[in-house]
Amino acid sequence: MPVTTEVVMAALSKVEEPELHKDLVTLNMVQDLKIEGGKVSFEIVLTTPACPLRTRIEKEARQAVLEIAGVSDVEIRMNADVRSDGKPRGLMNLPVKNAVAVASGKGGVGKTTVAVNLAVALAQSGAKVGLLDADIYGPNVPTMMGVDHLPPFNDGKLIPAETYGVKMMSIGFMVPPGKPLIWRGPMLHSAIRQFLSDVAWGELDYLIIDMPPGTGDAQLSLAQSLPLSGGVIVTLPQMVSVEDAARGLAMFNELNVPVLGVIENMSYLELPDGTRVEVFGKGGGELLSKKENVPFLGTIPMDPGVRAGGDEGKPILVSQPQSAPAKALRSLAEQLAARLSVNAFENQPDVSINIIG
Ligand SMILES: Nc1ncnc2c1ncn2[C@@H]1O[C@H](COP(=O)(O)OP(=O)(O)OP(=O)(O)O)[C@@H](O)[C@H]1O
Repeated sequence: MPVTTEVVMAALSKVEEPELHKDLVTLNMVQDLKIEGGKVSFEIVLTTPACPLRTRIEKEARQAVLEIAGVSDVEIRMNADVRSDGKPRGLMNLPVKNAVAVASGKGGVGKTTVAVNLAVALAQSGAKVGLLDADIYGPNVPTMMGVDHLPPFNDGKLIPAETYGVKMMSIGFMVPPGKPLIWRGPMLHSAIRQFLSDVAWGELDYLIIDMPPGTGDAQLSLAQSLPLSGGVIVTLPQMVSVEDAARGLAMFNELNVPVLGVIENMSYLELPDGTRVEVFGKGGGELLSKKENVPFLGTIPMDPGVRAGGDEGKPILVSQPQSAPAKALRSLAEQLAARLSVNAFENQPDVSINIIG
C-alpha cells in the first residue's frame, strides 16, 4: 500500500506537544509534507526556537511516521514561529509578539544580570530579541552588554544598539555618566513612552524589560504604556529577599500583569572540590512560589564568571556558554519561552500559528 498524506497526518495527530497538550496536526505544526515512495519529509514549526522539548517532539514524530508500513526514511526539519500573546502594544502598536518584565523587590539581587542573559539566550536560540533597560535609577545594561553608544538616528527614530544578536536601548545612553538620575512622575512617564514609541525596534519575538528595583511609579508607567505578556521576579534564597520579592509579585497582580514565575539567583557557590556553600541561605525562591501559587522557574548558581561577564560586557552565555550558570540561564530562558507559548495559546486557542504583519 502506498504511503499517503492522510496516513502520515493521522500518525502525527497522535504525537502530542507536551506543553500545549494538543497534537502536532491540530496545532498546525506540521508543514511542507512531501512523500516520495517510502521517503517522508516535513517541517515541524515549533512555537518558539527556545523550545525545551524540541528533541523529544522530533523523536516522537519520527518514531510515529517510521511505524507506518512502507515508510523507509523520515526527514524532519525543525523550525519555529513564535506565537504572539495577541495584545496590542501601546500607542504605536509595536510589532512585538511578547513583552516580559524582569523585576525584583529590591536592588542587588541580579535582576539586570538575569534580564541580560535571558535576552542573550533567547537570541542564541534563533529568536528576534530586544532588551529595554527601564532601570532608570541604575541603567547597567549597556555595561553588561559591552556597548557605550547608540548608532546614529535614522528617520527621526532612535536606533537600538545591537550586540550578541540582541537589540538594546537604555536610559544610560541619554545621560552623562556619573550624573545622578532624579526623576519626577511626568518626566519618567514620558521617558518610558519615548523608549517605546521613538525607537525603531522592528519586529521582535521577545522584548525583555529590565525594570527598576522596587515597586513604584516607573513600573506603573511601563505597565500602562505597554501591555505586558507577563513578569518574572528575581530573588535571592534568603528570607528577607523573599519578602521583598513578594511585594514585587503583589505589584504585578495590582497592575494585572500575569506572573510567569520566580527565578532564584545566587542559590549556591560551588567550590572546586564540588562542595556547595549556600551563601544566601536556601529554598527561598521555591517557598515564595508555593506560598504565592506561581511557577518556580529555577535557580542560578553564584559564580565569579557571571560577575566578570557583567563587568566585561560579555554575558556568561557568550564568555563561558558551557559553564553551570550559563546552562541554568539557558534552561530558564527555555522555561520562560515555553510558558509564553502556553499563555499565548490559552489566550487565543483558535489561532494556531500567529504571524505578525
Ligand atoms: N549568579 C551570580 N553569580 C555571581 N555574581 C552575580 C550573579 N548574579 C549577579 N551577580 C553580580 O551581582 C551584582 C548585582 O547584580 P545586578 O546588577 O544584576 O543586580 P540588580 O538586581 O539588577 O541590581 P540593581 O537593581 O541595583 O541594578 C553584579 O555585580 C553582578 O555581576
